[in-house]
Formats: sequence, C-alpha cells, structure tokens
Amino acid sequence: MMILSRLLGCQEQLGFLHQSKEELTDSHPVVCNRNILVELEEGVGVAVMKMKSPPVNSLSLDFLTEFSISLEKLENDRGCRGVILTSAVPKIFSAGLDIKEMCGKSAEHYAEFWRAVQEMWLKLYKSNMVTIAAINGNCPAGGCLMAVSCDYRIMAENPKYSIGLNETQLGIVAPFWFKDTIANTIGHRATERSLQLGLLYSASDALKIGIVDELVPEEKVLNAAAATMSQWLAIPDYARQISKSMMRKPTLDRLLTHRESDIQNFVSFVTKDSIQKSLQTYMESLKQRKG
Ligand SMILES: CC/C=C\C/C=C\C/C=C\CCC/C=C/C(=O)SCCNC(=O)CCNC(=O)[C@H](O)C(C)(C)COP(=O)(O)OP(=O)(O)OC[C@H]1O[C@@H](n2cnc3c(N)ncnc32)[C@H](O)[C@@H]1OP(=O)(O)O
Repeated sequence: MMILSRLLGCQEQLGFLHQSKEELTDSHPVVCNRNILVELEEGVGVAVMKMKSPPVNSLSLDFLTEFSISLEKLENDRGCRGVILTSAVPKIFSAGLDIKEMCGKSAEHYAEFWRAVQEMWLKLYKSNMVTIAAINGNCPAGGCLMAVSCDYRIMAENPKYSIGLNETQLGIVAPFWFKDTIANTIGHRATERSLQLGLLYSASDALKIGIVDELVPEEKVLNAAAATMSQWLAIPDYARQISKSMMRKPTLDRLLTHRESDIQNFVSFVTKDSIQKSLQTYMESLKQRKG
C-alpha cells in the first residue's frame, strides 16, 4: 500500500505518468526518488528507471548522484537482471549535462560534478545487468552518452527527436571516454565526423549510422524494450556478462587509469574564460530560441 501511495504521490506531482491503479501492485516495488522513478518487476527481474526531472532531465550533480545510487542498488539486487532506461518527461530523454553545473561555479564544484559524471558512466557501462535505452525523446550530448552506454537502444520514430554528441556546437569538447563509447558503437570514421561537427542525428539517420538499433512508433517504445529484454535475458547471465566485460573492459580501464587527470583536465578546461563565455552564450541562445 505504501508503494502505491508513494507512486500516486509522484503521479499527482508530475501529472504525466500513464499507469493505472490496477497496474500498480506490490509485485512491482517502486522507489520514487526526486529525479528517477525505479520500478522493479520482481517475477521478471527487470527494472524500469524513468528519469523524471522536468523540464529536460538535465544531468545535475543531484540527478547524477541519485542515478548512480539507484543503479548500484539494482546491481546488488540478485532479483534484478535487466534495466530499461527511459524518460517520464514528454519529448525529452535527457538534455545531457546540466550546463548550469558548468557555469560560474568554483573549481571544487566542477571537480565534484565531473567525478559524478564519471561515476554515472562507469556504473552504467560496466553494469552486469542487461541495459536497454528506450529513447522516447530528444537525446543530445550526455543524454546520448547514457544511451550509447546501454547494451541496446530503441528510439521513437519521431522526426522531431534527435540524438548525438553535439558538444562542439557549444564550443566544448567531448572527453576521450565519451569518444571511446560512441566509437565502440558506430566506428572510428563516423565518430570523427560526428564529434568534429557536433552532429545531432534524426531518428532515421541515427538508425542508419547505428547509434540506435531499432525505431518503433512512440507508443511502442517501452513494449519493444521489454520484448528485446526477454530475448537478452534468455542467454545465461554468466556467459553474457563475461562477453560484455571482454568487449568493454579496455574502455573502462582507460578512464579508471586516468580518472584523476581527467578531472583535472575538465576543471582547467571549464574554468577558462573563453569556455565560460561559450557556455553562457549557449544558455542564452536556448532561452532566446524559446521566446
Ligand atoms: C583540451 C580539452 C580536451 C578535453 C576536454 C576536457 C574535458 C571535457 C570538457 C567538457 C565536456 C563537457 C561535456 C558536455 C556534455 C553535455 O551534455 S553538455 C549539454 C549539451 N546539451 C544540449 O546541447 C541540449 C540543450 N537543450 C536543448 O537543445 C533543448 O533544451 C532540448 C531539445 C533538449 C529541449 O527543447 P525544449 O523542449 O524546447 O526545451 P527548452 O529548450 O525550452 O528548455 C527548457 C529549459 O531547460 C533549459 N535547458 C535545456 N537544456 C539544458 C541543459 N543541458 N542544462 C541546463 N538547462 C537546460 C533551458 O534553458 C530552458 O530553461 P528556461 O528558459 O525554462 O529557464
């Protein structure tokens, strides 16, 4: 009953979670945190993590910390073998890193923020669980990093949605582990072009280039993710996990080896006057586009 009332509390607050009371039974334990709703279907061993931080699910320090803790809890739960990552905010998967966390703050804050970004990626990329991104909205930069860190991506076939690492368009640079993660997905040449030009791909172009694995009508994204999940879970965990680790370990080890210098690089990069100016100009352009 407590679970039910907590979730209903969130629904009232958000007003856009489309679950009926009947669907919400105690066989679906729900943890409703500030930024992420985690629902574990125990019999099936699959959790759905719904990002719910309006307006754009930007990855703030608070969000990233909650994400890493939630994922770690699922990782340590023997009853959970797979995670579907999706959004409860209409039209947005995630707008990427919260730009406000990278503007006008202290060097200590930037270091803490970047460590949290690293932690989110390390936990997601090395997860032993099957991870599927159900991309039901726009997915730039850090949002794209989250998606390409999953094992499989299903995107809504909506021509208004795009996905990609657009950092250069903000005058900033995707660090080596963003680059490695996307290169592991789409290959070296496509990554080179994609990173230099800061390309955001439409859903259909994303499928062509291989950033996403499948497009489905928007209302079918979650069902398609659940169907793919059951295929992946049919493989014995141990064999699948070792295969995943074999593919991903060199990329993970590279950041683990250079973690502190990567934080130093970020801090010295983001504290430059020219970079602060670029980020502020970009934030203003987002606001102007609105008006
Ligand atoms: C030598 C150097 C070598 C190596 C480098 C070393 C280190 C690395 C250094 C830096 C690496 C940084 C890596 C950065 C990664 C990132 O993720 S940066 C974030 C990039 N994100 C974007 O570009 C997306 C921007 N947003 C949008 O395009 C749109 O908002 C949207 C398409 C997602 C949604 O559009 P709408 O629905 O129309 O919503 P609005 O645009 O009106 O936005 C609503 C509201 O939200 C604010 N907002 C949007 N995005 C962000 C964000 N990412 N962070 C913070 N806030 C955001 C927007 O301003 C609006 O605010 P209000 O006007 O309502 O106050």
